[in-house]
Amino acid sequence: MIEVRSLSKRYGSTVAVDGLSFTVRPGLVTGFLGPNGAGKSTTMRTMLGLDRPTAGEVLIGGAHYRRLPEPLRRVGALLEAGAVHGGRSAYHHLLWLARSNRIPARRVREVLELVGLESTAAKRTRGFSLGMVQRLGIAAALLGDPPVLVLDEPVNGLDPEGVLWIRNLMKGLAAEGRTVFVSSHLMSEMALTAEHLVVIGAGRLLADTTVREFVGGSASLEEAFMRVAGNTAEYRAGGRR
Ligand SMILES: Nc1ncnc2c1ncn2[C@@H]1O[C@H](COP(=O)(O)OP(=O)(O)OP(=O)(O)O)[C@@H](O)[C@H]1O
Repeated sequence: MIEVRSLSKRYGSTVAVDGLSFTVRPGLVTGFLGPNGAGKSTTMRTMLGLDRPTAGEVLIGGAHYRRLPEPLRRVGALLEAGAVHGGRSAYHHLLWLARSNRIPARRVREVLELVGLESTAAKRTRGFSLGMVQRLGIAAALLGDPPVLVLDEPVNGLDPEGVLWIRNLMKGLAAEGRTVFVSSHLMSEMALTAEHLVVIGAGRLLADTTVREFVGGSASLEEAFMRVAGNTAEYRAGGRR
């Protein structure tokens, strides 16, 4: 479970996140939806202790990320594709992460197989395609077999096969009872992947509901989003920022 409580984050005069509160529950994929610049990445970075909130807090399984012992066993994250030491092999990158969290080396082989990188495990990651880098990022997120997953735009740059793979993987992880929180600015993608939606615009909560309810009488998720965003003065103000 992830609890976001009255979270705000400012960068100078920019209000990236503005009094956001919501809870992400286990057992289903929760989509985090909003246009570019809505504050999704900032919220996710704050969840993982990479950004300090201006106000409010985020709790993961009841604790602040920074206080979690062996955090890879508590929460797996995919934030920035490409944040890998290019000179290392996929295997050594994961082994290095595993050692830092007392995760046994055999788990490295398991996650490499899980993401379909077993045959390229010995190659340096410098030559990896974006799809392979994303798969490696997912492998790192799954390394500690964590009950909570935070994935920022995991389908970005993937080919259709990769998109389908991630979609099914996320659904499978949620079906195992994990908390899966995944951001996207692609509404069509969220409609296919998520059961629940947290929708933000200009750092503020626009909706926290099931996909079914959110779409409601609208023809599509896009239309539903425009309906909610268009009715929200804060969103319009944010759009001009
Ligand atoms: N380190 C930073 N310094 C200054 N401003 C920032 C910083 N990080 C984010 N912002 C600003 O905060 C706002 C929210 O950005 P954020 O990246 O969280 O949005 P997002 O919803 O993830 O967008 P995208 O889909 O483009 O990644 C934007 O106006 C952005 O320019």
